[in-house]
Amino acid sequence: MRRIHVMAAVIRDPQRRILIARRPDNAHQGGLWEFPGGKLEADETRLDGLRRELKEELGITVISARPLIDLQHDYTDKQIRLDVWEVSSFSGDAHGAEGQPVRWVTEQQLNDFSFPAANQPIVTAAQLPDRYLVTPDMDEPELLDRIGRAVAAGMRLIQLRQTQLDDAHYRALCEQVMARWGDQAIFMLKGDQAPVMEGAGWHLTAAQLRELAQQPTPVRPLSEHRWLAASCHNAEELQMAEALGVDFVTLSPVLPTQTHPDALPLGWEQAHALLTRCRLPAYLLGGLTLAELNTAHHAGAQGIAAIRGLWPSSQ
Ligand SMILES: Nc1nc2c([nH]c(=O)n2[C@@H]2O[C@H](COP(=O)(O)OP(=O)(O)OP(=O)(O)O)[C@@H](O)[C@H]2O)c(=O)[nH]1
Ligand SMILES: [Mg+2]
Repeated sequence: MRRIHVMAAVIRDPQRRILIARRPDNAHQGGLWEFPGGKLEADETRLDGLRRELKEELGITVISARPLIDLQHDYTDKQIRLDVWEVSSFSGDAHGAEGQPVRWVTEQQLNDFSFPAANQPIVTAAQLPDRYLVTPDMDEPELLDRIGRAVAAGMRLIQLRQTQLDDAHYRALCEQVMARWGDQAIFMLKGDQAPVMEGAGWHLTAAQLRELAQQPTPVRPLSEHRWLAASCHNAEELQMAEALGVDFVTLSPVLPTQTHPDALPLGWEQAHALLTRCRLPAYLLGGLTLAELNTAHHAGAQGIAAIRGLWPSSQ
């Protein structure tokens, strides 16, 4: 089967809207919407290929770009590697330079368009931030104060971890947090009660993931309208998360971490190798701080997740 390497872009304007284009009716996956881009040529770097395609298709010059998500997809007639970069700055007036219709849409509106089958993880990646904050165990007043400050500082994805609370207290905390900040950030809850707490996402432990994925007929345990994530540590768990229809994963531990001092770290090389074979947006976790965000993007990750390394620096 033919294998092709495609460079594509999630291009944002200053309001964070995203540019999508409609593929010509007679093209492969014709009539569907796409993220602009095309085939990488021999002897071209990834960034050069992206720049050339966006110049040809939209008439723009890329000023800054970084890897967003890199995935493989097998269509019946060809195997493609979709190597998608986020373009946060460009010059020129973006238009359909090959006559194709183009639209600027919000992250939310991406759900209303039909894309090729390979694109679902790209849509998810475009809708998620590159930082995933995990709360440490601490007293409630201090925790609430910290969450308020993190949300005010722009944190948009937060996992309420709180291993020290019993079910009733955890539930009360989640309800309070959702009532105060549920419209400003995505909150990912843990535990068996998470599915019944409307409006929030559910972050599965690796043990929960295994149990659900090993059912005779695995089904996604949450509606499509709520975020579902899973903690993964190896290729098998990443594979299970994909099969179960999880939206995104954490992969850990990348570096030695205080939370799990006995776990053997994956290291950057192995984390990169695992992500190469994973289609889902993945946050690298374990001993990481914002200083490693760029390295994480180039290792194929959505970004980083952290308990200690992501709180606003004033704290
Ligand atoms: N650009 C782009 N291609 C996608 C997306 N999703 C997806 O499955 N593809 C597939 O990846 C391949 C991209 O090739 P393309 O047709 O854009 O290539 P190109 O711009 O170099 O065009 P050309 O071959 O007509 O010169 C197609 O098979 C297309 O169906 C997407 O979001 N953007
Ligand atoms: Mg193209």
